[in-house]
Amino acid sequence: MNKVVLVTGANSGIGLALCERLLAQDPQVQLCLACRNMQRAEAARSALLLSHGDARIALLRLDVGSVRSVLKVAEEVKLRYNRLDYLYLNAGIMPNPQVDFKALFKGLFSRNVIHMFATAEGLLTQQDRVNADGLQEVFATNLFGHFLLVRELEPVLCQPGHTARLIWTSSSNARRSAFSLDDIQHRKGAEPYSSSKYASDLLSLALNRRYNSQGLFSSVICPGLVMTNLTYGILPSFFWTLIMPIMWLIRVFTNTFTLTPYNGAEALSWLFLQRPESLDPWAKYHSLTSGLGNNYSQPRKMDIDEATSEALYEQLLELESEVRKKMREEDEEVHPPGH
Ligand SMILES: NC(=O)C1=CN([C@@H]2O[C@H](COP(=O)(O)OP(=O)(O)OC[C@H]3O[C@@H](n4cnc5c(N)ncnc54)[C@H](OP(=O)(O)O)[C@@H]3O)[C@@H](O)[C@H]2O)C=CC1
Ligand SMILES: CC(C)=CCC[C@@H](C)[C@H]1CC[C@H]2C3=C(CC[C@]12C)[C@@]1(C)CCC(=O)[C@@H](C)[C@@H]1CC3
Repeated sequence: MNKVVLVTGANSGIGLALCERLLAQDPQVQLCLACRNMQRAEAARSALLLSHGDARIALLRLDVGSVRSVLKVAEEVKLRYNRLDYLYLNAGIMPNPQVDFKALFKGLFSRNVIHMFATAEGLLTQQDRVNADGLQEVFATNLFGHFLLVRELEPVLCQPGHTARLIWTSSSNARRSAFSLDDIQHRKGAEPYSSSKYASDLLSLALNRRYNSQGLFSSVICPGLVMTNLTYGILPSFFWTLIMPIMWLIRVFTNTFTLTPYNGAEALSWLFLQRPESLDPWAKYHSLTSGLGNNYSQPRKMDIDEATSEALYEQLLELESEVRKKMREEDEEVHPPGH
């Protein structure tokens, strides 16, 4: 049976590299690229068809940061497919990043230098904003939209006698200290990216608890440091050109500098081949690249706990019913009942 795979944020970077790798592993796979920018999505499909002429690749317009778009796309998926085997929750943003250069230079001469380069801990802040749904944009895009998508796609993911997979692109920048149950959207802090990625680690655990008995399994990966639109957006392009040789040099000393999207997609494509029952719900699967350029995946225990994960899940369910109510009210304003 051909596997049906939906990838969010598939038009560039790690998502696009994943699609290439999936087609190379299994040319029969049915890919569905769920993207916000359709021009880039078309370009991605053409690029994939160049190397895999017979591939089955569908496109869907999805702005995962918009509640309406998620609900609409989920309806479309349920119409098109009666079963979904893999849902890669990969789309992500880090808006207006600022590098703390003082911390960077201090870190360069400390014993923590490798850890700093692997996680960017203490190096990056971002400026978030409230989106049209009244949600924090980073939270809405990196976490909540994906949560809603999973909830909406439950009928095609959870089917008797069938296993399905959720695979989250998290990050080693996910940090407990950036996340708070009192502020899951990170309205007050300056590290929304780190908070949203930590929340995805917690959410994956909670999803496993709720859905494993229905044949749905969730895993989390970290792609390492990959040069993509997201990373290039952190500093001006001339800076990257200048430090690229240093980046390749650092790679000799740390296996987390995967650098290319192909390498970064290692854990995502490795998970595609694993039996879900063999995976550890407490582990984050890291894409790693050795100094000689060999790729491998490695599980590392996440700094998460069940109580926080369950409490987050409950809050997400509450928020879900609030946004659904708001959507219904908005719809009724446009089309009042009885008219
Ligand atoms: N690069 C790195 O070093 C690391 C990346 N990651 C994670 O990897 C994932 C992929 O990022 P990466 O490939 O690096 O960066 P890219 O910017 O290349 O890819 C991000 C993808 O997400 C899409 N996207 C962003 N916002 C939305 C939205 N609202 N709706 C739908 N799609 C959206 C983008 O589409 P569009 O073209 O419309 O912008 C793009 O396809 C992210 O979750 C990121 O956090 C994690 C750790 C390290
Ligand atoms: C090499 C020199 C001298 C400077 C580059 C410094 C930073 C710009 C760079 C160091 C660690 C990087 C990093 C990320 C972005 C760029 C850095 C801050 C990420 C935050 C990108 C997104 C992620 O999710 C993380 C896993 C990355 C961690 C490391």
